[in-house]
Amino acid sequence: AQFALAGFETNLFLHHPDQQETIQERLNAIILEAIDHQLTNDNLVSVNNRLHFHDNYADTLANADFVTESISEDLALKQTVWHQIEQHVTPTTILSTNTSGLSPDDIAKVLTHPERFVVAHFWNPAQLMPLVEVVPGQATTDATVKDTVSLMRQLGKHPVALKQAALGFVGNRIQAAVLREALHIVDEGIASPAAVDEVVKYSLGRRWNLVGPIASADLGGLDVFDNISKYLYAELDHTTTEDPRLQAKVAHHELGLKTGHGFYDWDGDQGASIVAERNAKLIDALKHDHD
Ligand SMILES: NC(=O)C1=CN([C@@H]2O[C@H](COP(=O)(O)OP(=O)(O)OC[C@H]3O[C@@H](n4cnc5c(N)ncnc54)[C@H](O)[C@@H]3O)[C@@H](O)[C@H]2O)C=CC1
Ligand SMILES: O=C(O)[C@@H](O)C(=O)[C@H](O)[C@@H](O)CO
Repeated sequence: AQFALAGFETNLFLHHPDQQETIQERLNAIILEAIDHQLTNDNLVSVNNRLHFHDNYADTLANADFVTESISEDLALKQTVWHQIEQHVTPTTILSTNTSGLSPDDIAKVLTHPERFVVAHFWNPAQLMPLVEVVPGQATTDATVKDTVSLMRQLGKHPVALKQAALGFVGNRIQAAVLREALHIVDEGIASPAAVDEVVKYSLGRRWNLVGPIASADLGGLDVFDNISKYLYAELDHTTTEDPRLQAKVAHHELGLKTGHGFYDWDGDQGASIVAERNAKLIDALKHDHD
C-alpha cells in the first residue's frame, strides 16, 4: 500500500491466490486510514488502480525497478524465493528484504548480482511507523543504498542507512536487549510486566522520542553513566541463547495478542482498543512529522 499511495505502479505476488479478497480488504483499510487522516490527497479508486495482483513471478516482476519481500523470517525460505525472483528481473533491479535482522550476505549468497541487494527494514505497523533501516550487504553498492534511501523518502518514510550489517541491525538489537532485561526484571520478581511497561512508557519511551539513548547519556553526564556501569552492568541479564522466558511462552502456545494470552491476558476487544489507541497517536506523530 505504501508504494501505491506514493504514486508507484505496484505489483503484488499472491502466494495464496484465494486470499486476494482478504488482502484487498486489508489494503483498503490502510488506504482509507491514510485518506481519513489526511495523510494523502489521493482517493481509494486511484490508489487501487496502481495495485496489480499476480499469481506468478513473471507477471509480478516484469519490468520491476524495485522488489521487496516480507515473507516468513526463515533464511532458507528467503534464499529460495530470492533465487527464484532473480530469474525474472534485470541485473540492475534493486532487490530488498524486510528481514528483521538476518544477514543480507547470507540471503544474497544465492544471487548472481548481490551488488543490488539491500535490507529495507520497516517497523510495525509499517504504514504508520516512519523508520526504515537501510542495511547494505558486503557487496551492496553505494548507489543501491542511495537509491533505496531516496525511494523510502518518496514513500514518506524516515530511512536510516547503516554503515554495515550486524544481526538485528540497530533497532532490533536495542529492542531485544531491552526486552531481555524487562523479562529478567519480571522473572526476578522485581516488578510486574505492567509496572515494567509503565516505567518505560513514562520515562525512556517519552524521552527517547525526543532524544536518543546516546545523546541522553551526553545530556545526563557520561561520568554519571560510567559510575552506574561499574556496579550495574554485572547485574544485567546476560542470556546469550534463545530466551527461556519466550521459549516457555511459545511452548505453551501463549503467543500474545494473536492467541489471547502472552505476558498479558488479552480478553475481549482489549487488544483491538490498545492497537487503535496506539495507531491514533502514531498518526498524530506522523502528521506532526509531515508538518
Ligand atoms: N511482523 C512484524 O512486525 C515485522 C516483521 N518483519 C519481517 O517481515 C517478514 C514477515 O514477517 P511477518 O509478516 O510477521 O511473518 P509471517 O510469517 O506472519 O508472514 C509471512 C508471509 O509470507 C508468506 N509466504 C511464505 N512463503 C512464501 C513464499 N514462498 N512466497 C510468497 N509469500 C510467502 C506467508 O503466506 C505469509 O503471509 C519477516 O522477515 C519479518 O522478520 C519486519 C518488521 C516488522
Ligand atoms: O516493528 C518491529 O518491532 C519490527 O521492526 C521487527 O522486526 C520485530 O522484530 C517484529 O518482527 C516482531 O514483531
